Amino acid sequence: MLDEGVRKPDTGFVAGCDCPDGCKPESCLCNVDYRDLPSEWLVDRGFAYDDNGRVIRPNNIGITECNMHCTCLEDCQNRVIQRGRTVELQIFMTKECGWGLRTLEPIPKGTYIDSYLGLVITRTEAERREAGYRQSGLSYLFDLDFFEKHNENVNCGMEKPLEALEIGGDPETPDEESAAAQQTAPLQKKRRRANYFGGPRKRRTKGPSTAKANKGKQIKEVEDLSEYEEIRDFKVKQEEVLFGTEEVGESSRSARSRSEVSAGYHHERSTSTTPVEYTPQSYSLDSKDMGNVTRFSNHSCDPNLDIYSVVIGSQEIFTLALFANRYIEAGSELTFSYSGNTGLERAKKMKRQLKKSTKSSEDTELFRCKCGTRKCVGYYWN
Ligand SMILES: C[S@@+](CC[C@H](N)C(=O)[O-])C[C@H]1O[C@@H](n2cnc3c(N)ncnc32)[C@H](O)[C@@H]1O
Repeated sequence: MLDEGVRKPDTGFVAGCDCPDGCKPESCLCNVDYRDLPSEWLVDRGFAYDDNGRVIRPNNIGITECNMHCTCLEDCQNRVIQRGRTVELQIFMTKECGWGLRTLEPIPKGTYIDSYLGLVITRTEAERREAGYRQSGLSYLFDLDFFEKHNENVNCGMEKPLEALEIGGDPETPDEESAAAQQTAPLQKKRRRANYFGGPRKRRTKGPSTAKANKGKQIKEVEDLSEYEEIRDFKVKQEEVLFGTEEVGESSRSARSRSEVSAGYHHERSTSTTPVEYTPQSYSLDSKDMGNVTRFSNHSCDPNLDIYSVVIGSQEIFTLALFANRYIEAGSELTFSYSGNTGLERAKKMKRQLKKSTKSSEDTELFRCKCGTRKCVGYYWN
């Protein structure tokens, strides 16, 4: 029996295309919302994925994949995340952030990694659970239905490979301001938000010689899989359960307010005939007890993954799909921004305000970040 506060599964509005000779982006109904976007938002009007199944669309625009209601076949260019994960991943212990997730193989830019799964609960239930999670210092809550204005989207630039968190090196203070702020900041729990669709993120640099030495260490750690096997088995068992559970794995679109501009769901703003009534209820994902490997993915101010909202069939439900936003070397930790696309900018702003006021970061939703990248702003915004 489902707990109080857990979102009940719904069938949602389902739609498919009827392309006679294979799907083409200019005519495929599944691409129609994207195709109808204002031209200034688009580079071109093609599918979200290239011929190799890599995402080429920015993550502030949602994706609708062809699905079981379409006439096209499974090899359609517009079907990627429904084919599942192809990258070999590993859960490992980081130096600063508890368990983390890393790749055992190099990942080309645009590759689908996996989807963020969890139990869909109401925001009220999330607040209730959060109080308990604060005690442990670990939170697996992920707020959905959180909106950003398009013009606030910030691309933080993620050209450089992220350094694996387990690599040593002297922490470098990003700047005076964040150092001072960090001293006063309590180690708290944060909640990710699905304003998704972009995002950035730590501090600590090391000289090239240290980096080289650590690279060897990192590769050795990747080769030494035995100590992680128990956890990897655990992960596999979890996924088996989750994929058979309707309430798990996807998030509700139905709660999105129509008065706000979603950062990820432009198709909702189109002339779509979707007969969906949106309610003001907001939802969160909790992956503490139900989830997959992505629940071990830590926050970074310079993340190598971006989250996209992907619809497959039901217009009521979207999946939070993680894609590589750059080439990722084998052994690298896989991270995303818990703060969404605008989090870095908002965290900076909040830091400035904190400096001027008597408020402490405890009064805000800022959490001390230990991501260790050169771009770390010291906090992440929740
Ligand atoms: C979804 S869990 C990620 C997996 C987690 N590290 C674990 O051991 O299970 C989120 C928690 O990881 C930790 N965490 C993730 N990213 C962090 C960061 N950049 N800085 C500090 N703590 C972080 C926080 O304790 C946070 O509540």
